[in-house]
Amino acid sequence: MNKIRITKKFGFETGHAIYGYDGKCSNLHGHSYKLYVTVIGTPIDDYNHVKNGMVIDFTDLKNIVKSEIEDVFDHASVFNKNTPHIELAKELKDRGHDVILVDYQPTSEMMLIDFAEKIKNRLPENIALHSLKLEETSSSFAEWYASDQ
Ligand SMILES: Nc1nc2c(c(=O)[nH]1)N=C([C@H](O)[C@H](O)COP(=O)(O)OP(=O)(O)OP(=O)(O)O)CN2
Repeated sequence: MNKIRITKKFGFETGHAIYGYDGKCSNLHGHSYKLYVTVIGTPIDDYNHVKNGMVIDFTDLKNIVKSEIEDVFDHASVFNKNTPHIELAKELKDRGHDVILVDYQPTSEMMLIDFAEKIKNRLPENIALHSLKLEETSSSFAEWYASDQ
């Protein structure tokens, strides 16, 4: 069994504010997030299969991550609904802005935990989520590894 890792890179522009944080990131601001999604599996070995030689079609992986994360988070702002930021979020939403309410602090770490669950739920049975990397700025990133959990 030859296990192979497949990675696809995604990007989305998202606003967030870290409520209660003791620095500039408590302000509403945005990032050009880069998300690297790595799955692992065995390439299909069947000449009659249209996906022969693939662990997962890059296009299928793209469609999963786009619909679960990229399309949802792109040009939206994320707020922790358990903080007074819920008022700000409500105001923005009422004025037609795209707002995502989450029940965690929207740090890179917590967003990755959320993304890992969303992606795992959509992967075919024979393919596992291996790791995620989320770049918040050109010098800051967080990683999630299945082997660490
Ligand atoms: N562990 C974490 N620390 C911080 C997070 C985070 O998600 N996890 N987030 C922030 C802010 O959102 C901030 O935008 C990013 O911080 P930082 O890398 O310090 O950003 P800078 O642009 O100031 O970094 P440079 O060193 O100038 O590139 C804060 N901390």
